[in-house]
Amino acid sequence: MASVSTTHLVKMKAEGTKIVAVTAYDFPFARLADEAGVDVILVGDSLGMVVQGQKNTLPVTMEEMLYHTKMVSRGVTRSLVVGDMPFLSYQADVCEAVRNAGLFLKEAGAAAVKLEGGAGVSETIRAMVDAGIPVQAHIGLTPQSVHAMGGYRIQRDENRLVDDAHKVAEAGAFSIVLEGIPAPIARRITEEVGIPTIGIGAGVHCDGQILVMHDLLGLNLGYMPKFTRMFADLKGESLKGFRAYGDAVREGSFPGPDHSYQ
Ligand SMILES: Nc1nc(=O)c2c([nH]1)NC[C@@H]1CN(c3ccc(C(=O)N[C@@H](CCC(=O)O)C(=O)O)cc3)CN21
Ligand SMILES: CC(C)C(=O)C(=O)O
Ligand SMILES: [Mg+2]
Repeated sequence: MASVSTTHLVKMKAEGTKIVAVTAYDFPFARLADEAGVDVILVGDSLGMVVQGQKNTLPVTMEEMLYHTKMVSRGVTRSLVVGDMPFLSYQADVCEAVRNAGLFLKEAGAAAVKLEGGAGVSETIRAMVDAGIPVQAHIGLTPQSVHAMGGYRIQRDENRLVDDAHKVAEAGAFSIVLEGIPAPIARRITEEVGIPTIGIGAGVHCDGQILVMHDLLGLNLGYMPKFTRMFADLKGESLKGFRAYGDAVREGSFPGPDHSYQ
């Protein structure tokens, strides 16, 4: 299978082929997602919550994002790798934003970056695109604005959401993540904009879907948003494995002769 490009995703929208996206944060899981035929692997700043155990995504740094993106890139042969720009790496000024975005491509092997925001970041998106950096936008429930939103709230201002979608598309984004918005609004945006929409908590009419890996594999030990679904139980499997290993050590059945040197 040929590797996935940003233009390939636009073609998938035109053909009505659903785009499958997932987050991953390290080499083994990136390799498995790639092997399973996932189209887009996002190295999400959600790693702050599901990998680092922090209470939100705000503390995640550029250095950490580049480290995880490098690990993911090494595991991928086909999927499009997108680096998620962390809080404060693109908000303060456009020049710094372009420089930080470029590092994902220059140092970490990503093919594109994602950033949160609509009309307010359209100038930043334009500058990145002008620099040759493909940008995925992210509107609706934007977790880096958790304090401004007063929590992780579903976003329902249709006029604002539709305007944000058009503004980021006009600025040159190759795709938009729609997070935590009513399905009818996501459907309208998907029909109105020329670029593919990737939904999470945005209904079935988006051009594709994304989920946080730890949620879909059953590795999320904290709060599960209503919009996620567990497709496997790696928490249960992991507990089984750790307990079986512990039992074997305690009863002396591991290591056996096959795992020992005479
Ligand atoms: N494990 C995980 N999964 C995610 O999808 C995810 C993260 N972490 N971390 C970053 C953000 C935060 N996300 C969240 C977290 C909580 C809700 C939540 O509590 N939503 C309420 C909706 C409340 C309303 O109706 O406004 C819900 O009931 O689902 C939503 C998205 C999505 N992202
Ligand atoms: C859930 C996706 C869209 C994300 O931004 C992340 O994982 O950080
Ligand atoms: Mg994110």
